[in-house]
Amino acid sequence: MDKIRIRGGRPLKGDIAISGAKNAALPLMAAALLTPETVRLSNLPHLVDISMLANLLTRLGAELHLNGDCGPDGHSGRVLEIAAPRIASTVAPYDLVRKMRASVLVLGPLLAREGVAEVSLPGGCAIGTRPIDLHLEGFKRLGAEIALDGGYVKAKAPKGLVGAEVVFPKVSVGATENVMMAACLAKGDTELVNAAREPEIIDLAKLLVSMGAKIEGAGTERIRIAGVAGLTGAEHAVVPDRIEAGTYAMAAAITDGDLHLLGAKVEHLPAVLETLDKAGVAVEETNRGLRVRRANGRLTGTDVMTEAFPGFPTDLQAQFMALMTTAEGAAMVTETIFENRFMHVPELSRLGADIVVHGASALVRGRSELLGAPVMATDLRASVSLVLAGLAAQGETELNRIYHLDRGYERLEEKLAACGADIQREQAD
Ligand SMILES: CC(=O)N[C@H]1[C@@H](OP(=O)(O)OP(=O)(O)OC[C@H]2O[C@@H](n3ccc(=O)[nH]c3=O)[C@H](O)[C@@H]2O)O[C@H](CO)[C@@H](O)[C@@H]1O
Ligand SMILES: C=C(OP(=O)(O)O)C(=O)O
Repeated sequence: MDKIRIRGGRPLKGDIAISGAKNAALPLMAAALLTPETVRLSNLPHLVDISMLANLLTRLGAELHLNGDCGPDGHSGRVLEIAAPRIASTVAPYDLVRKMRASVLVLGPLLAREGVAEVSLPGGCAIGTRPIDLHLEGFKRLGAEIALDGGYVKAKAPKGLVGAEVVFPKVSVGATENVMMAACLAKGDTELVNAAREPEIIDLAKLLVSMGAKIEGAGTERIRIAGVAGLTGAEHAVVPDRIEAGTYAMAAAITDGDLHLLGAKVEHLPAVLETLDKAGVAVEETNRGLRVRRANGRLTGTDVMTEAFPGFPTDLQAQFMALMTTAEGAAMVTETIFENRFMHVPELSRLGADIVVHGASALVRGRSELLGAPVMATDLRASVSLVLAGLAAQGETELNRIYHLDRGYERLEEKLAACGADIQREQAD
């Protein structure tokens, strides 16, 4: 298996172009199943998760054409055209769904367009059990009949979906996206209450509106959708990845460097920028993105609690914890979204971090002298938190199981090395 080797202790300086967001691109791709016409997505990141969803869409009968690759400015110029003039299969099989939870996002579009869908239950994963009950309850409110059989969700709406009020008992990004997509082709009006407000929801609503959907309120906790009879093709550029931007902001801070994050947006990172400010990290908005460096040379231990947007994202919790291991003073990091998202703690400890976990909170006693060591991680953000710690650590860090990184970070080593990191990927024989 491939490895990444990092020799830490070098401040990162320079520009990093932020790629299109994985978590926006995946639902945008699924939305292409709602129309027989072509959907053209630009600024698509080059990631394993994107290829996996592309495989699933192909299996369902879509034709995909990928054009372009990295442009001269280091920006991804990838454009994906997806055309599904007809749906060849309404079954999303276990072998494709289990590798990537976002595959469940084909359920809403298939159900809305074909009146029937079978999608394997994705199962648990390293960060938690991650049920899909909120998605299913939402479809039921729109009139779908749902059965669980042989590990599959079997959903049908032979007479079509009918608009309704859907009140989510808990905020869910995926359930909001799935039900919003389905409601676009339902008869009549739908209102989603307690909807997720993440920038990726707004991005999906923008594409759907360019396809002819009638949606108001995306980005607020109430989304109103007036169903239409059909949707058309459209073109859309994937929104920049706020989690990638937040990760590199922390890379600048942990290495005492100075990075300009091209394309990063202040409005996507409200709680993150507030927390970084308290921790002693200066973030300046420029006409090209965000410039990040320490405000006065040192970092201060700062508490954080993960929350749905606009709160501090769970997808940046591991990276912030890595940052706090090198700060002055203690930081309490509380995870409220996923029940098992501290797998990076024992690995950060192998690098010398002082962290104690009590239930959903981790107490980080900062100012640890991090020393390189072999480490590995079991999920995407945990893996990148070890890269950050490795960049700050003295000596060599060897990161194993790096396939997680390829799910969510486009050209990670290349982007970091261009800013002065000593980082290499070693291909397995
Ligand atoms: C592809 C994608 O966009 N992934 C993101 C998405 O995941 P995802 O959409 O899976 O996350 P959700 O927002 O749905 O999950 C939030 C919480 O709700 C729970 N829940 C969710 C659905 C459901 O039917 N029942 C239920 O109980 C989950 O277990 C979790 O505790 O949002 C998460 C929270 O910001 C991010 O960490 C993921 O990176
Ligand atoms: C948890 C994540 O992704 P997914 O929902 O695709 O597992 C993530 O992006 O950190």
